[in-house]
Amino acid sequence: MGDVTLDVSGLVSGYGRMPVLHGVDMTITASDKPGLIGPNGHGKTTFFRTISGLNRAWEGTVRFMGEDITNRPAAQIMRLGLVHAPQGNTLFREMSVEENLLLGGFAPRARAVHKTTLEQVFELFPRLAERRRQSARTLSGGERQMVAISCGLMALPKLLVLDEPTLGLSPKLKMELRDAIAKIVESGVQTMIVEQDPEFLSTLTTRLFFMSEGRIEADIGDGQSLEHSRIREMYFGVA
Ligand SMILES: Nc1ncnc2c1ncn2[C@@H]1O[C@H](COP(=O)(O)OP(=O)(O)OP(=O)(O)O)[C@@H](O)[C@H]1O
Repeated sequence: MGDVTLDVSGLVSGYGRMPVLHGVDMTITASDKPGLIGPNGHGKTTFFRTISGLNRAWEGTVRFMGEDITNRPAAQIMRLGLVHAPQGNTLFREMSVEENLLLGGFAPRARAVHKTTLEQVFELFPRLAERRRQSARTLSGGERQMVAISCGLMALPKLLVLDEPTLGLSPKLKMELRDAIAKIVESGVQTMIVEQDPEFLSTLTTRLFFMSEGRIEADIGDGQSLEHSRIREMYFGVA
């Protein structure tokens, strides 16, 4: 087991008085390529919002790179390198692609090298280079998603969280994004991908966490598969 990137223990959180996470435990080491799957509405987004400081943890601890970050301010957690990429529909619509990207790399550590990072992002997504002066409002859904992922990269993540990056995209665009995400993973940026489609995740991850009803129900390591009957039953409705 290598260095621990993320260590979450007994995490409880929710909205109002209603708990959504019922004690999430998750440990990720530097050599893992992690993914998270699970049915709609079972707490995946709430989990990432809570570890990123956007929702309050009611109980439990979150350690990132050895540091206790439980309930720290979101901006501080992002500066430490735990970066939750935004969704494509939350970009600044009237700003250009480049302006949105520069906002992603606003923190001092990232700002110091933002020109280089910007060029790397444009290499990864040549389409964005062509549209760098175009306003986000005029982009297609897939292009917006590319900008959103790139905003995360601009922050120089040590762990990049991509929450359903291909939601609503056509199969062709989904493949295109998968190839780009594969390049990000290969470049050594540890990336946690949340997706509904286990097949999409299979080529990008070596470790899959299965979330159900606010808990991690299964942790499937390299070489194991989704043949686990309980998961098949929960996810696909067949045993
Ligand atoms: N802002 C909110 N206020 C109240 N309840 C919320 C809020 N956001 C999410 N919830 C509820 O919390 C539960 C978990 O939602 P969450 O978005 O974390 O699930 P998810 O697994 O990410 O789902 P999906 O795959 O559909 O995005 C759901 O029942 C949802 O209705």
